[in-house]
Amino acid sequence: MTSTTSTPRCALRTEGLTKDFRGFRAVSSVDLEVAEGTVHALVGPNGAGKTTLFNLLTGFLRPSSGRIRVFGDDVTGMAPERITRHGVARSFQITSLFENLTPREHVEIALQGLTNQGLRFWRSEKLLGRRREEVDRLLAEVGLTELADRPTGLMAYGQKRALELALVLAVEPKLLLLDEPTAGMGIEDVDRTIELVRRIAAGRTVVFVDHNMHVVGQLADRVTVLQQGAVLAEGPYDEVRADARVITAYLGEAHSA
Ligand SMILES: Nc1ncnc2c1ncn2[C@@H]1O[C@H](COP(=O)(O)OP(=O)(O)OP(=O)(O)O)[C@@H](O)[C@H]1O
Repeated sequence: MTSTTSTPRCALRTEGLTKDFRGFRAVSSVDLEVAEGTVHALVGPNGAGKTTLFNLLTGFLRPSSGRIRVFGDDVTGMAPERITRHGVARSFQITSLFENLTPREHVEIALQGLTNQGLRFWRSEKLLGRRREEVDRLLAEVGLTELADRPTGLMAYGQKRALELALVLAVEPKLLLLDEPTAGMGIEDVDRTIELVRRIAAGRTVVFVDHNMHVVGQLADRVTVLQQGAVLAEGPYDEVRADARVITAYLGEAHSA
């Protein structure tokens, strides 16, 4: 058998991406390249522009200038639902679950929202069976099979965050954007989440923001460091964390804290 090496496709590319808020430049001419199938971390001191960049990538904000391409398609200026159709899904920092509903019900609602089957769906036993399998598969993927039928309000924080990942996976994303997947977690949940993200990253491309450098080191193939809206450094974790400019940026933050 002959093996061929081909350059991986670019899942995400930004060119000169810029966002101004009434004269304040929150994201400044960012060129980002994320190869398909990789895990890419966005880090930087508070206020560096990470959330604004996520909002631009997912259509929650319109760029002031620059372009965004997803798997080669130009999605600049598209609304969030249109960007979703290009295979992009996003998780949020804040949990937004219904305490009285079970994980199964959450996933069912997420899946139903994706189709226009409405009531017709309930009349078809075959579709219903297929839907049940899909719900079970998503809950198993995030390790919530055992808790599928208990009220979400009774679950631990880390389990709620895992359920949110299942809801993100329901849209069958090719590019996942995770906003601080380990925020507010204790060490055990952080380690479980690292494993979970690693699992769900298989066959997908993941871009995530996290302040926890242990998480970044464990998960990221490449890291982009932002400072004052601009890219300060980019590369593999070990290179980036040894970069004198990055150390200075973080020391500066520690000083002002
Ligand atoms: N809607 C807005 N209007 C004006 N300024 C904004 C707006 N949103 C963000 N900013 C400013 O843009 C800068 C970048 O903010 P952003 O939230 O993107 O940073 P961040 O890197 O995500 O920070 P953190 O790590 O604290 O979440 C900050 O100075 C912030 O005050």
